[in-house]
Amino acid sequence: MEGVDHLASERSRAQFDVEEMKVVWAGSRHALEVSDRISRLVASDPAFRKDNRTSLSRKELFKNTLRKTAHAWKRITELRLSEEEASRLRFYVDEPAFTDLHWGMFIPAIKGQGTEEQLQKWLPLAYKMQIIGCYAQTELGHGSNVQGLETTATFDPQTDEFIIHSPTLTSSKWWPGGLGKVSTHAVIYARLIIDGKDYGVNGFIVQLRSMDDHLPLPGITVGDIGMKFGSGAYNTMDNGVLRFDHVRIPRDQMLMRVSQVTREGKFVQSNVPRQLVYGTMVYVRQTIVADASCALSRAVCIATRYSAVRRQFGSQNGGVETQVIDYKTQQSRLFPLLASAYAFRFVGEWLKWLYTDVTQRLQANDFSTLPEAHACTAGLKSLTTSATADGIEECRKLCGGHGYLCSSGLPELFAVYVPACTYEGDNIVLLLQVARFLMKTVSQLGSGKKPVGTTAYMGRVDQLMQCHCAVQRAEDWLKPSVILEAFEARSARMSVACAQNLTNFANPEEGFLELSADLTEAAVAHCQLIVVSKFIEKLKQDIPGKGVKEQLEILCNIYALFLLHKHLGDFLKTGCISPKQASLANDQLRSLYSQARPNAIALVDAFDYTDHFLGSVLGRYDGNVYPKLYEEAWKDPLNDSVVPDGYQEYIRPMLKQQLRNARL
Ligand SMILES: CC/C=C\C/C=C\C/C=C\C/C=C\CCCCC(=O)SCCNC(=O)CCNC(=O)[C@H](O)C(C)(C)COP(=O)(O)OP(=O)(O)OC[C@H]1O[C@@H](n2cnc3c(N)ncnc32)[C@H](O)[C@@H]1OP(=O)(O)O
Ligand SMILES: Cc1cc2nc3c(=O)[nH]c(=O)nc-3n(C[C@H](O)[C@H](O)[C@H](O)COP(=O)(O)OP(=O)(O)OC[C@H]3O[C@@H](n4cnc5c(N)ncnc54)[C@H](O)[C@@H]3O)c2cc1C
Repeated sequence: MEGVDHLASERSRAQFDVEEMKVVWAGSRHALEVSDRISRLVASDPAFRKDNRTSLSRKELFKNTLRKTAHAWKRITELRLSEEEASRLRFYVDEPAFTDLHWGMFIPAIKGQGTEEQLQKWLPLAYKMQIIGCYAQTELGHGSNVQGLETTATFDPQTDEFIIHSPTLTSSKWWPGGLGKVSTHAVIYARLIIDGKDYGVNGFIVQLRSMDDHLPLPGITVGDIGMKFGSGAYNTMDNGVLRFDHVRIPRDQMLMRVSQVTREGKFVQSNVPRQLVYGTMVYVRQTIVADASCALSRAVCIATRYSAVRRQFGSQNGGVETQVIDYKTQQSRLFPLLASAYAFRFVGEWLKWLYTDVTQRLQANDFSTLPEAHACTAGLKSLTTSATADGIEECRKLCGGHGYLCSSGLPELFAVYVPACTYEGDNIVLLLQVARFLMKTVSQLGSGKKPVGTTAYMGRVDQLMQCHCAVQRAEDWLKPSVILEAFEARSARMSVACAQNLTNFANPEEGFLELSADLTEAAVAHCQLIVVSKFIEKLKQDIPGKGVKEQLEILCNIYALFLLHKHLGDFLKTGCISPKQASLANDQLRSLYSQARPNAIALVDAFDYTDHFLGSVLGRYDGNVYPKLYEEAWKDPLNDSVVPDGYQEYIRPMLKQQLRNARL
């Protein structure tokens, strides 16, 4: 029934002010106003339709993306949208495109690694999209091992130029988004060679295509690397391959904030740490954490609404069947994901603050917090993207068979999202970076150097190695101090155990390789502690609105106790809690699911997603699922004709053959 809200009774059960929760989710009243206005603007513009994406060929899909990005840019300029509004518009258009890399990596790379003069020259062009750029770091042979990149940038003092060259097949740039067909320019990463000496990997701005006819400039070979996972999905993006044959660029196109090459060919290292060459990755990893909460909340919104609509079993005497959301198994799979979406939102907010803080410190030549910023962005990127990718797939299963239909929105969401576990740093490689940071922290404990920030708890290592969890009744698990102590003790004990095991190896690097699986588990424990503690910190703030804080407390406890349940082996093995306390935590978790149940629909309404953005028949706001599923099926191109194309060639002869055989 059109116009009827099938989820109205669910909404009327909510025990909190949804409008105020929307403000909490958006981050501020202003952010909510902008998001709400821009999402509706996109939803109401037919040029941003996306319901036919999965049935287009690659070429059609790509051209469609070009059309949408051009239309988006037209609207941004016509309406004179601010940077914030423009970025919301691109987000709600919801189609991976070269613009993600132009705004998300090319511009930040120049901003972070360019000198003042370079910013003044390149940024105005990039902001007006008079040039389009990408971030070309990864090569065919090396992605994770950035120090292993092979592209060379050799200084020629005769002409005051760098010669950019791809000496081997494996040195071909491979993967950069926006490179294949669109970018006119790239920030490329190459080994700096001066007078035969290798000064390591640095960034350079290189023009790739003519500004007149878009043809590759002399010495440049460039193209798309081919179809990727899933129909539609990330195939809107032109991930590319790029080779250089002795391409010359002026010396002032090396990004020179971190290191400089003088006219005489002298290499000068600034007083900033060399790791700032990796700065763009820190920035993007931080944005990816915030993005994880968006992708997960979207899947959770679909699965929650559909779970309230879907009924199976349980009817007596012809009465209505049970809503699947009322099954405890459904709740125990769905509600931790709902809680995770909120948890990732808040840790993403905090990470943004941390990134802003470290950036300000760097400007004042204070580099002390850079290692922590690197460890936090790397670790949280890994934790949140892995959980989100798994969570989207779980949401698909929570929707039963219909979740497998493209019209559920979930297959495409998964296909677009899953590379987040790999790009911007493979998740295991990033956890190993966190583990190194933790081992360094533990090794310095006796030196009098006090750990700060997210490792401050390690300063209480003696107490954490011995403490006993105080839980006696299930409700004791609702105390934030109890939860924090259990997570801190688990993390500290796992890190200390790894550090002790490492001392059994004569060569620490060999030990690190041998113990790397344990080390990644210690890193996960540390990162989960950060997420739990930032959720708890958020709840110390003044949060207005009837019942809003209470709901967030329920979600925070679900998130923490779900993790405790999932990683029970860690908690028991390290002796942080007893089996009896584990069982009480489980009892409490069940009770929390019951408390979340009446609020579930309102908690996903608080994400404020339009039906256009969700792109899901199952997740429709009005819950009118079945008629729309039925309607959608008939729109499939296969249903354009009643008898399929191919009947005469293949089906008919087969049937006739069977008939002949039967007669013989
Ligand atoms: C559709 C998407 C939608 C939304 C996303 C939202 C927004 C994002 C916008 C656009 C994104 C869109 C699409 C995705 C695009 C993806 C783009 C890419 O993938 S770009 C390529 C990324 N590549 C990587 O991430 C490579 C991974 N490898 C590395 O980072 C490093 O090499 C390493 C593995 C971390 C380190 O290698 P190594 O062991 O060799 O160590 P080093 O000797 O290099 O390091 C020594 C020293 O430095 C510290 N360190 C390392 N990295 C950093 C850093 N980034 N910052 C600060 N410090 C760093 C390291 O800890 C060591 O410290 P020490 O122990 O000496 O104190
Ligand atoms: C969709 C997509 C978009 C991308 N966009 C860009 C872009 O715009 N620009 C760009 O420059 N790059 C881009 N990339 C490349 C991306 O950053 C790399 O693929 C990523 O960093 C992983 O590196 P790799 O491919 O070399 O993986 P590998 O390092 O080869 O990983 C293969 C396996 O080896 C394991 N492994 C590797 N090293 C270690 C180790 N030290 N210890 C234990 N295990 C290890 C990994 O865990 C993984 O299981 C993109 C990739 C994808 C998929």
